[in-house]
Amino acid sequence: MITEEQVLNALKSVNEPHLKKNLVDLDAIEELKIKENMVSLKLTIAQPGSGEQMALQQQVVNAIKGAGAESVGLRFEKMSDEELKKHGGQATEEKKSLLEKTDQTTFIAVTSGKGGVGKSTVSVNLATALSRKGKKVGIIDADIYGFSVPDMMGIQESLKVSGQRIYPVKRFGVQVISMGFFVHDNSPIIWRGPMLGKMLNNFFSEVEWDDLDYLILDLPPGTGDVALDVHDMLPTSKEIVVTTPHPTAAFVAARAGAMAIRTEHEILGVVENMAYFENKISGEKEYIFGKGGGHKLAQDLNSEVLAQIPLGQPEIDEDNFAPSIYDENHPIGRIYLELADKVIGKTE
Ligand SMILES: Nc1ncnc2c1ncn2[C@@H]1O[C@H](COP(=O)(O)OP(=O)(O)OP(=O)(O)O)[C@@H](O)[C@H]1O
Repeated sequence: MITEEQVLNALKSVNEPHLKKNLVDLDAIEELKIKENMVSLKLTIAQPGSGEQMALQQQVVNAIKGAGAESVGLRFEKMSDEELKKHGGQATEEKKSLLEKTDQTTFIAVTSGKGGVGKSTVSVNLATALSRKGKKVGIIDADIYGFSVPDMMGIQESLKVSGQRIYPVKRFGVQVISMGFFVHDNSPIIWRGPMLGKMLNNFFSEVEWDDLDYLILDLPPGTGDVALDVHDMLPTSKEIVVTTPHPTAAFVAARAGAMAIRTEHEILGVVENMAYFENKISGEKEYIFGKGGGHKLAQDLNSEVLAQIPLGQPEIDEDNFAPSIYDENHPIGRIYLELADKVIGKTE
């Protein structure tokens, strides 16, 4: 049967990955039990739960089995800050979740009553416009049923993962996290309620955001699970409701807005998208999708229309391809800059 001495000898050959000293010299063995050639161990290490732990786990098991044990059970605990310092490590500061930094970051949820009204287009262009105004901006594409932000912004790469941390992709100065980064080959996903909230929560706590003045949330349309989760999670979030100018669309959007009011979220205002088409020759506005929806919605929500965005496509820039981002000199790009100004004015 394997002896305690043999186990300790084996552990002398394994270095704690963070502190680069062997486990015995570190006093990392909190508990050691041997029963019928089965070893169970409790170790204190610098960063339990990290990729480092996974690597260490394997080394410890190999070393002890190499010394003759049949099986090895392991538990890990975090080393105290005093112990860490004693061995030349640095006390690890608990990273604050973004949710605890509401004093620094304004959360803006972009919602709509139904799909296809341009909610994602408004989200990405507002984020880009705020960044063009010198603000530090992030966007979370939480529209799990139709994540489109990476494509819209012309993002080719995926995010970087290091250990447990996730780093957003930067595009037009905007830090981007999308559900799309976590789904491969575009396979449809069925997300269940709690799973959605968990995923979103991870975006707030596990993602290594740079400082943020604004975090834009592109929510799924309607008043579903995710919208509800966000309302609960972000009590201080502000909202922009997107609608088309058709009065019926505005009526549906009012429901999304009504939830904001019920949960005491401040509504910054309404964006009326596809508001009109400007005839290039006559310069006249043609109200293809109806008229008045934005104002009706704003009235219902006791709010205001922040912008009316006409129909129009961005110009395609082959060198900097982003199919849905309007250039800052494009007439619609300028409207988004005005929208950004209004948002800044209302939130600072
Ligand atoms: N002002 C506009 N002029 C022309 N096309 C627009 C405008 N706004 C949005 N679109 C187009 O309308 C389509 C729907 O837009 P978008 O995906 O932003 O809507 P959405 O409300 O986010 O939809 P979903 O919730 O279904 O993802 C896209 O093809 C987009 O390029």
